[in-house]
Amino acid sequence: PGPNNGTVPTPLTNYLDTQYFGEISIGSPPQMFNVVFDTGSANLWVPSQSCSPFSTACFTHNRYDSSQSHTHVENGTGFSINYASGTIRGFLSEDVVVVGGLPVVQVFAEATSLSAMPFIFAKFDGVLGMGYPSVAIDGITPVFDRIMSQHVLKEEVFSIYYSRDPKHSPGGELLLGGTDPNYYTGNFNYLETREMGKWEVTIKGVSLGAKMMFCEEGCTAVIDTGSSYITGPASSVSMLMETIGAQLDETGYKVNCETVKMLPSVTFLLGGQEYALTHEDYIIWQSQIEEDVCIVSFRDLDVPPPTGPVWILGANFIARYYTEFDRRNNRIGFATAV
Ligand SMILES: CCc1nc(N)nc(N)c1-c1ccc2c(c1)N(CCCOC)[C@H](c1ccccc1)CC2
Repeated sequence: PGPNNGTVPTPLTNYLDTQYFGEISIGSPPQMFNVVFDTGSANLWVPSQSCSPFSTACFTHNRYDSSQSHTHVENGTGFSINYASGTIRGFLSEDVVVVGGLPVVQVFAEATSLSAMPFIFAKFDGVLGMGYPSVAIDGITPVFDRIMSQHVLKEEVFSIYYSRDPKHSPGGELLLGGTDPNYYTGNFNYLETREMGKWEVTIKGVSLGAKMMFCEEGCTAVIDTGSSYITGPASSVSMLMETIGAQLDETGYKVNCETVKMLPSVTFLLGGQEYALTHEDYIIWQSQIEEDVCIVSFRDLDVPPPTGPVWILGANFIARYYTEFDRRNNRIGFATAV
C-alpha cells in the first residue's frame, strides 16, 4: 500500500448541491478534466478535441487532445451512452488516466457530440463511471476494476461524501480503498446489492411522516452518485408531491417557502433501517431578488423495464447518508454524514 495506507482520496467540488465532481488527468503530459464519479454508469468519457465546433456543450468544456499525448493508443471503436438526462456519442481511445495520483492504462471514450440539453448546464467536463463491469458499454473494463487489479487498495471498496453546503470545503470526497471517519458519525448499516453487478438495493417502504405510502411489497432503488435528485415512478412521486402541496412547473416541483418548516420527513426503509430525509435534506431553498424559491429535490422518472420501475437515490440522499460501495462483498453501507 502506498503513502495513504492503501486509501486514495480525491476532493470533490460541490456546485449548488446539485453537481459534484473531482479532477483526474488523462495523457502524458497530463491533461486535466473535471468528472462526476458516477455509480449509475461504468464508462469513462471526456469531450474530444475533435468534437464538432457547433457542439456548444463541447467547446465550453476541457477537451482531450490525443495528438498532445505520447502515451495515447489509437482505438476508434464507436461509442454512445444514454443517461436519464442526456446522450453522448464518440469513439474509443486508450491512454494513462490518473485518479487521486493512481495511474491506470484505461480505454475511455472521446465524446464528439454531447446533447446540448442538459450538458450545457454541466459544470464538469466528463463522467467516470464507478458501476460494475456488467453495465459497461462495449465491455470496457472500468477504472475502479483496473485499480483493484493493481492490489494497492487496503479494501476493495470506495466511499462518497457529498457536502450539503456549497461554501463547505471540500465540497465532497471520493475515497478509494476505505471510508473516511472525518465525514460520518455512528456505525454503518449494510445492504446486499439486489442484483449482482448493479449498485441497487431493495426498498421495503417509502413513508411520508408516519404514513406508509409505497413499496411495502418491496421495490428497487439505484444508489446513484451521478444523479442530483431522488427520482421515482411518476405515479408515486406525483402522489408524494401532491400530499406535501408541491406544484409541478417546467423546472420541477416547487413549494411555498412559508410551508417548508412544517413539511414531513420522507423515509426510505432499507434493510430494516429507516433513512429519513427532512425538509432540510429535500428542499433546495434558492433566495432570489423578488421572492425565495423552494425547489423539491424529487423528480418523476419512469425508467422502462427491464431496468425500471425503479427509484433513484441521488446526491441529496448521499449528502445525508455517507455511502460505502463494497465490491468485495457486493454490498452498500450507509452512515450518517457529518
Ligand atoms: C454524471 C452523469 C450522469 N449519470 C447518471 N447516472 N445519471 C445522470 N442523470 C447523469 C447526468 C447526465 C447529464 C447531466 C447531469 C447528470 N447533471 C447532474 C450532475 C450530478 O452530479 C452529482 C447535470 C444536470 C444539470 C441540470 C439538469 C439535469 C442534470 C448536468 C447534465
